[in-house]
Amino acid sequence: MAQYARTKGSIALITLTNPPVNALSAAVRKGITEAVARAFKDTRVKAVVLCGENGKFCGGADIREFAKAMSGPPLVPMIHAIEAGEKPVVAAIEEMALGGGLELALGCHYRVAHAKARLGLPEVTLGLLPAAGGTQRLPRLTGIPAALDLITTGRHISAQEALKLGIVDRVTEGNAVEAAVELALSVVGRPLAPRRLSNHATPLPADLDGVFEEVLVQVKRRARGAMAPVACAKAVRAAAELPYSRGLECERELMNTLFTSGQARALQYCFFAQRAAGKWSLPNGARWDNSRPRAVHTAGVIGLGTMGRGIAVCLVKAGISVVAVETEEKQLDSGRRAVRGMLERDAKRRGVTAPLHMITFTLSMQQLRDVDLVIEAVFEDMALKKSVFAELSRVCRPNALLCTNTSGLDVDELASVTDRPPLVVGMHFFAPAHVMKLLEVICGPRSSPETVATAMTLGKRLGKVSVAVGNCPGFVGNRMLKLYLDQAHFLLEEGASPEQVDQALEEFGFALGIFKVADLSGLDIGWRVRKAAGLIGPDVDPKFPSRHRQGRRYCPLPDLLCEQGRLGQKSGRGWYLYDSAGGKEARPDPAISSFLQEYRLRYGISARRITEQEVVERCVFVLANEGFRILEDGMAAAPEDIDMVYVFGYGWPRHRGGPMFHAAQVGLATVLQRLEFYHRQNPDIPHLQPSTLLRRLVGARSPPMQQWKQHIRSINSQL
Ligand SMILES: CC/C=C\CC(=O)SCCNC(=O)CCNC(=O)[C@H](O)C(C)(C)COP(=O)(O)OP(=O)(O)OC[C@H]1O[C@@H](n2cnc3c(N)ncnc32)[C@H](O)[C@@H]1OP(=O)(O)O
Repeated sequence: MAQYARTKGSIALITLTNPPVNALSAAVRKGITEAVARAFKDTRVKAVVLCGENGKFCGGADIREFAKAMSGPPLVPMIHAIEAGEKPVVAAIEEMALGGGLELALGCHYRVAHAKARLGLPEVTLGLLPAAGGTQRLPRLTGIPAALDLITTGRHISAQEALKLGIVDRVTEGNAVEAAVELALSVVGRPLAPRRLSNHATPLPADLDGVFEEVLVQVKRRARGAMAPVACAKAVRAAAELPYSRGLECERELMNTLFTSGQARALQYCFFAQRAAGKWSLPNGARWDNSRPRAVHTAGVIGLGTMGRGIAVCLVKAGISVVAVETEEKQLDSGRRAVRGMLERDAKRRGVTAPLHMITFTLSMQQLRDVDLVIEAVFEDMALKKSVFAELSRVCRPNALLCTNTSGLDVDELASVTDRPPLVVGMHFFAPAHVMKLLEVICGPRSSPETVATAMTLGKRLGKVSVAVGNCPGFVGNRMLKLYLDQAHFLLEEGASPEQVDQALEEFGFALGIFKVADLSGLDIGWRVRKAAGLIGPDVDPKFPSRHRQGRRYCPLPDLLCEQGRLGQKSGRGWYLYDSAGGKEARPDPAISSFLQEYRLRYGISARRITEQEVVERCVFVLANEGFRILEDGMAAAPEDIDMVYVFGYGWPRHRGGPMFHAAQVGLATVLQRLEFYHRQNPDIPHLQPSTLLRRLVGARSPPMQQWKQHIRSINSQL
């Protein structure tokens, strides 16, 4: 809807009304169309101001309507009518002008923004392009390079940046609607033709081809296989080469292809899944909207290794005072230097002063006595963590929350050594913790609603996507990762090379192949975990380690690599070769190729040709299969939560939605059939055996994801 009012005698004020973000639903488009026609007809009206209710201009097209048949007036002619009108129209941009909202503003003759407003064309993040003239008007206003940047990345910009780029005419610290009304009064009678962006010629850079080539390289690197950024670049190219009306046709054709694509569906699914993940609930009835989080002003971080450093930086950047604790002077010193360096670099990038005063470094746990919450990030060892938690019980005030950054240990076992099990919760960050967006919040069976609410809210404050998960070994992400890695290792035994597996996964869209990721994380991490799990021990023959352990197939290849000192990037050699220890550029290593050949020879394995399809299916379907088991076990509340863990924590390609969404898109019956096929070939890999839930869903004719929960017969759900 849109409200119509007349102000200052001659200004029509049209207010978009569709909470929470005044999205351009069919009703809003109808309201604007009618209100603008009324204003143009009313002889008392000399100019028009467009604004949004509740201090928000417009969040763009109504994404919920994309899945339905189109109804109501389309955006393009509506915006054209505004631009072609004979009365000046001014957009008053408060809080946001995004997507169709910014396109609407670009169709207005003038734009005023509040200093805190954010502007952008984020359609690309939904698998689309700005198809209400945005790809044609913006380049005419800002020139090609800036338009390409905004449209292909979808990034939001500040009002100040918008002013510099010429996207807005004025920025005000005061009331933007009042400023827009003043501007409207002042421009009455001025010629409108120069203000119509569709009339402008597009300013062209000297090296047009070079600019586009560079952008295409960038977009392909950022999101391999994603269609929308490439289509965005093509549409902007049309603005450079074609008259406006033909450019608009090109924009429409490109949009038609994107609109019905699986990638657009996946990206829009991610948009809603990300928001749904924040709406957690527990079996005891506690929910995101009935549980109050505690205020967190001060926090302790124990352990200044890679994880602790990143966590401390996140907390300080969110305005939380931190007490960072280490056990020895040397570690404390190097931790202090690293944390300060990260804060200083970040502050320099943002042109502000580094908030170094907000963090203190100490060797004494006693300094934690007054903090609101502690995040333990010590070595992944249960006995060590238990001793830390027992000590925290003694030192911290009785109502302080105790959180662990364990990546897979039993949170309840840790809670049991404290005097406050309801105040204990897992907060599993991902490395590097100040960069990665995912936070798994592990709800122990005794974690109180207030504790879960505090951890979830704190995650959001740190800029993370917080996903509530149950307390089982590896939680959601690492429980699935283990099986994915196992498949990759088995493929090496059977004849693949690390680079072949990685290439297939990267072609699928993963940011990095699994072996590159393993090298980056350090191969010794998994080695230690396997030792702790009793998979490696004195009974294993060092010369001829068994390929069968704990009742199932086991691949000793990564252990053998670790024994050779090949620990990944940090040692300059892992599955790949690096220039030096800590080097980043992964090169295939002929030594690995010979090592694999010798290994196969020793075990009598005849290498076979492995297709890209097999690599992707085995790695990706095993992830989904374990996801179904996680749902059955009640360790994740919904398939959307599992998908968000993979998208934000494990480099899963967002344009494929997540492993569960992907399985649904491929077809559950196909996934079942392919898993059965691979399991027949590998009966000693139990995780290739299709899960009960997958079978049940296929038996129920593959219902939509929203109905999967109805087919789960979990008696012990933790979520
Ligand atoms: C011809 C095609 C022309 C145009 C195409 C487009 O315009 S596509 C849409 C482009 N716009 C966007 O991509 C903006 C999407 N929204 C956001 O980025 C954020 O929601 C926003 C606006 C920055 C606000 O962020 P905030 O953190 O304050 O709130 P939150 O994200 O939790 O959203 C609140 C609720 O609003 C719903 N919502 C947001 N935007 C839209 C939208 N465009 N359409 C429909 N619904 C939207 C969001 O889902 C939340 O709903 P809830 O039920 O509360 O979870």
